[in-house]
Amino acid sequence: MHDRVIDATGGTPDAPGPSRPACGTSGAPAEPAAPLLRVSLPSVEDLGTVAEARAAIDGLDAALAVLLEHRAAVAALVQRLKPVGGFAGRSPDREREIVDAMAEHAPSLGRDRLATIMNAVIEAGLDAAGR
Ligand SMILES: O=C(O)C(=O)C[C@]1(C(=O)O)C=C[C@@H](O)C=C1
Repeated sequence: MHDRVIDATGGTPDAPGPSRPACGTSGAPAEPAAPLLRVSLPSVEDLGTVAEARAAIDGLDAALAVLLEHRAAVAALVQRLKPVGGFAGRSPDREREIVDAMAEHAPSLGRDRLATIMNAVIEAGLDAAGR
């Protein structure tokens, strides 16, 4: 279970990844270019009761909801920018790349379960973008 600072873009807090460019003046703490989502990742070993575990799930789900909402907005933008957007412009190759990259962060879920989850996420985003 994760219990440290993780930069899922591939960088570290000291060496930001490509989608989190450093900014600010040298010597001062770097200001992020965009808002950051902070989420507590409690260790499973530290959760002893159903109430504690459910509180942890509630925190994780709140973060997931924020991420899903933001992802849907960015995916909607892609639909407007692509020559053919929406369900008609679906790209199985791109979707495979997404799942492959995510599978590295979720070894216990595994690629097939992630593919099912991401298919639902992508379809929900396309559906919302079409309204
Ligand atoms: O990357 C794209 O081309 C998109 O349209 C975005 C997106 C996604 O939600 O990630 C949606 C549909 C495509 O099948 C692939 C990916």
